[in-house]
Amino acid sequence: MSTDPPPAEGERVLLVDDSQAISRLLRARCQELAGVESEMAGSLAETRALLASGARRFFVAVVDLNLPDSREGEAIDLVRAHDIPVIVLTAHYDEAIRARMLTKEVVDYLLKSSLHEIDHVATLVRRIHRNRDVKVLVVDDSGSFRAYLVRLLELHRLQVIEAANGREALAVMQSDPGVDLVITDYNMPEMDGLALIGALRQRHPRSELAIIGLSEHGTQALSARLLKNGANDCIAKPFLVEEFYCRVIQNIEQIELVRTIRDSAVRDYLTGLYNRRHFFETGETLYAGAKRRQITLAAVMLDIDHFKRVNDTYGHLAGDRVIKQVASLLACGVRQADLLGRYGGEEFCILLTGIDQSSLAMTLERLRSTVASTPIEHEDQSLSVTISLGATLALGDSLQAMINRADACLYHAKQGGRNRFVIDDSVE
Ligand SMILES: Nc1nc2c(ncn2[C@@H]2O[C@H](COP(=O)(O)OP(=O)(O)OP(=O)(O)O)[C@@H](O)[C@H]2O)c(=O)[nH]1
Repeated sequence: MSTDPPPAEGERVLLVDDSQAISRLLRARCQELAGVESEMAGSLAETRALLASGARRFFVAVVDLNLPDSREGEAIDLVRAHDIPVIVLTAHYDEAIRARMLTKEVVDYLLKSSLHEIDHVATLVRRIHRNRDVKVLVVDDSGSFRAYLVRLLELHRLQVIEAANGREALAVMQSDPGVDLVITDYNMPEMDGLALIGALRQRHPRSELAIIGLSEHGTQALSARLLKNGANDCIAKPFLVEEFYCRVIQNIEQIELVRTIRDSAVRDYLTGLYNRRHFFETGETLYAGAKRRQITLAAVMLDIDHFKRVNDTYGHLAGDRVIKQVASLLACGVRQADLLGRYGGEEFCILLTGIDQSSLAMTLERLRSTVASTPIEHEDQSLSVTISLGATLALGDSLQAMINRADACLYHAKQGGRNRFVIDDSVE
């Protein structure tokens, strides 16, 4: 949940505003902050034509409340009728506008008074974009209230799962480890909210799973108990929709922030692959398991050929682009259970588990040919690079010794002419 997922094919932001200046600014900020493309419409008529054409799919729309041909928010209704979440921009705010916006079930309504607000809108667009990877479990024995919460959350494009009481919720959490946020009522049969939160906290710390407890107005003592029992936050019912969304977003972002910090300690900033330290930490566990259970483990070292020339010819930015692209080709080319890391510079290391000599050779050949045959686009140029690989299946005395052996094979592959692999049996 910590990094922006790539947009699904064709998924864009729909910007509806008669001010081209505002739409352009928003388009630029949505691209910068959320990495998403936008499509602009200057009127209700243009919006209708764009939606009718079906040429684009939109995951969110930012709609100006007042357009020359849409004085009563008709553009909002049109976009909502296409089941697209809407963020409304308004030039001014009053209670009547707020009430109207709530009935239209919009994501939020924001004043377009300053540049700061434009950034606020783009941040909200990024939130909605990321929400499709965020899973929320709603726990309440009242079917109608649960349905209401689910509707609110789905309006923000969150994935929602339901449970009718604490016991059901625990079963869901066991079968689905991907839940990021639990919203639970207190008063429920079988297992109440307090007991549920206590049970969840035995397995999921506050920094990894956010829990919002629901209490009733006038029951401050209960709110305190929910928090003391492990809830990250509490909302008293009945609540304002705006408060609900603010708290949900804040809690999700808190969890994401912790994940980002954790990730940055174990991942390489350029490629997103594991860094060398984490590779060795996790690698030692794989190595010990292989030694103990006598299962095979292959260590692979690989290096981009003549990489210095790429930097010298096309510049360091192009070099970085090449490293990133090779990293993502490698990530796609190994299995989930394998361990891939950036060793340093243009060198990568892989530990492959449960593999024999012939499948190791096939894997190395596949990685080599994939990199060699995939062009890398950089500023109107198409570059191509090759890699050399060295590998060993000999467990030896330590992981470091295995890596050294693989590195010696890599050296032989380079000596042999590059764009090839060497497995240590062939050099001994
Ligand atoms: N752009 C970029 N360059 C890097 C990075 N890390 C290391 N390099 C460069 O990678 C180059 C590695 O060059 P060498 O070790 O001489 O190897 P090579 O040119 O790939 O030649 P062979 O390995 O013998 O095929 C050096 O020029 C480093 O400055 C990085 O993160 N980004």
